[in-house]
Amino acid sequence: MAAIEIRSLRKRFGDVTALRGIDLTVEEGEVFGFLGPNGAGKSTTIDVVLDYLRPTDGSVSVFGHDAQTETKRVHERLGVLPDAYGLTGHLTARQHVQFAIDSKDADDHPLELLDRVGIAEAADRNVEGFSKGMKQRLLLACALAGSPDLLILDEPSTGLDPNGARRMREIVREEAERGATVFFSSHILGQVEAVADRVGILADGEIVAEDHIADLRDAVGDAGGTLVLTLDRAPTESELAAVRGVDGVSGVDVRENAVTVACPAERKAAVVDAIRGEGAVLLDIESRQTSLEDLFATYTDGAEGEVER
Ligand SMILES: Nc1ncnc2c1ncn2[C@@H]1O[C@H](COP(=O)(O)OP(=O)(O)OP(=O)(O)O)[C@@H](O)[C@H]1O
Repeated sequence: MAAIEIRSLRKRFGDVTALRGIDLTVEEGEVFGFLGPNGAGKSTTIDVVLDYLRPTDGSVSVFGHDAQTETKRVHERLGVLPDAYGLTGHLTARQHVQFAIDSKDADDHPLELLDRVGIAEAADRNVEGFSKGMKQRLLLACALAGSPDLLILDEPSTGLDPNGARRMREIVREEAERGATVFFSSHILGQVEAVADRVGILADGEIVAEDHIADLRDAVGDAGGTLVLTLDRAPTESELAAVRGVDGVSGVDVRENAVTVACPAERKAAVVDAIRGEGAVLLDIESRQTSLEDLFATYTDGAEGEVER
């Protein structure tokens, strides 16, 4: 059974159409990265899944339960890190986590959850003095209470320092390993690439891509990326001719001692052999893949800002 099934989901806010009939399936047990530029409709989608917002049209189910009519059953299985803080300044971190534990009828220890997110030493401080990153860590600890079957994390890396962001990724993987499904939105592409099994890309209220990252790479016609070879001197014509002659090479660019070659991944070794065969001495070999950032730009076509109409 799918963890989340979204069908023909539309959402209008007055004359603004935030979602234009999206379909999306998140399978049980996967880590799904939900990507899109500002204003694409990520938070709106999440808010409909959580029944914080009602759709204009379409349906959402979570583990087979309708998100609008079986909200309680859905929420019993969820851990949520919202995009806006729902913290109360005069309560301590421990009290917040205890509240989350109680609301799930769970028996976790607050300190253990706070330790997991790296703020155990601040357990008894009021959250009004917390930094942005500490609040984000606390919200994650609350989301983890009761070992939910589905974690929904809206922009989880907001405000986190590099260590916090790494911890967040580790926790996502740990949760997936115990069998949880993780659905998280982000525009920090490196975060998504490092941790997601599949991604969905939303632009202007429409899903423009939904796939494994490797398959998205293939789909934009770049199965291999590029190879940058650094020689001990500028390449000779015969060396360049040998590289151009390798099957699959689609482009060769020379900048002083560096030769950049566009070719499929499985032809990279042949390119290295070819240039060495002509007597070149290689000081460095760098293999680059299309990054998720490149893919994102391809699919969203630089889309930015508010949805019109
Ligand atoms: N309550 C609302 N009233 C009117 N328009 C809204 C409302 N909530 C969202 N929108 C509009 O819907 C569109 C999608 O917004 P949403 O917050 O879902 O995008 P997002 O992908 O989460 O963006 P971001 O990455 O900036 O958080 C935007 O055009 C936004 O202005």
